Amino acid sequence: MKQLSMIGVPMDLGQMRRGVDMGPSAIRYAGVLERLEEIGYEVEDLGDLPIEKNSRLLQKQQPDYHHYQAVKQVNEKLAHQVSSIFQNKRFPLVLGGDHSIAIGTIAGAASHFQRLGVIWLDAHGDVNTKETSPSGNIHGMPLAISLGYGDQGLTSIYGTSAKVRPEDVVLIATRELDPGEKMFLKKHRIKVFTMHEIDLLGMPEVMKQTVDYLKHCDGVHLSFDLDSLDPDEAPGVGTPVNGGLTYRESLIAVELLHRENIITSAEFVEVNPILDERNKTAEKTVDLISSLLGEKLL
Ligand SMILES: NC(=[NH2+])NCCC[C@H](N)C(=O)O
Ligand SMILES: [Mn+2]
Ligand SMILES: [Mn+2]
Repeated sequence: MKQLSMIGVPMDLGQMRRGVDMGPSAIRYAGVLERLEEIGYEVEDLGDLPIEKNSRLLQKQQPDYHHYQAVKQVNEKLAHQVSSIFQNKRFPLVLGGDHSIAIGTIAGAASHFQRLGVIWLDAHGDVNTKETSPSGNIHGMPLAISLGYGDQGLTSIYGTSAKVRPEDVVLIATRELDPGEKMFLKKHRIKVFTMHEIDLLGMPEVMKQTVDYLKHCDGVHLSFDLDSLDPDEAPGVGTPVNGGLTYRESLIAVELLHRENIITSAEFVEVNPILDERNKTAEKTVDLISSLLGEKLL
């Protein structure tokens, strides 16, 4: 039987809009456990990581890195958890929370592979550093941090060196980048399939090229930001950007990843139930998780 461990990270401190801390609850409520068991997984739900919810602490901010200490501590814990899930030979599924949790997930996963590839499905690049970030929100920085760029306290979580190499990263569904992020992606020659390429090539071709591009990696982490979908389809996200993926494009993307059997860990982030309509974003998240892990109609 296929074995999977699921962990929730109910944290919204990587950005300034409250609400994504309720993401793990909304995804559980939408039936993720039952759906995975139906596909034949033995699912261990590790519950949620403890997160500081003290409102005084929430008011204290560091202008460059909002809620720096809290974000750092949560990611340190998460990296350990993800690593021990791998040690137990189980598939780690992480439910966010804001996208800053990718720092911990990727750090934990990277320690189990020679070359960890990362597929970053997101409207955004999340490759800001303190110098380029317009907001000081750490959820706009996790990919840069995993590549070894940014605050040393964050880049050195669970291992001092860079966790992934620029040539092992693929961004998909990108459509909003800050000026410094454009420079970063060009400088490091990172593979990006913007919405333009998706319109031009179609999602199946984009996924085919992605899988081919990462074929030298011995593990691949999928970091799925729900704002990659169009806000009409997934309104419950903190930073919506028009012109995104249709539900069907997002489904074929994960279905093809399942067929290629390359994903070794996954996280689904940025679901904000406060902004959602009747939990439809969390319900689509569960559809995406199930399809990634092998759910079939027939
Ligand atoms: N994970 C996300 N939704 N990131 C949005 C980042 C937005 C913007 N680029 C920033 O740095 O603040
Ligand atoms: Mn993101
Ligand atoms: Mn995003």
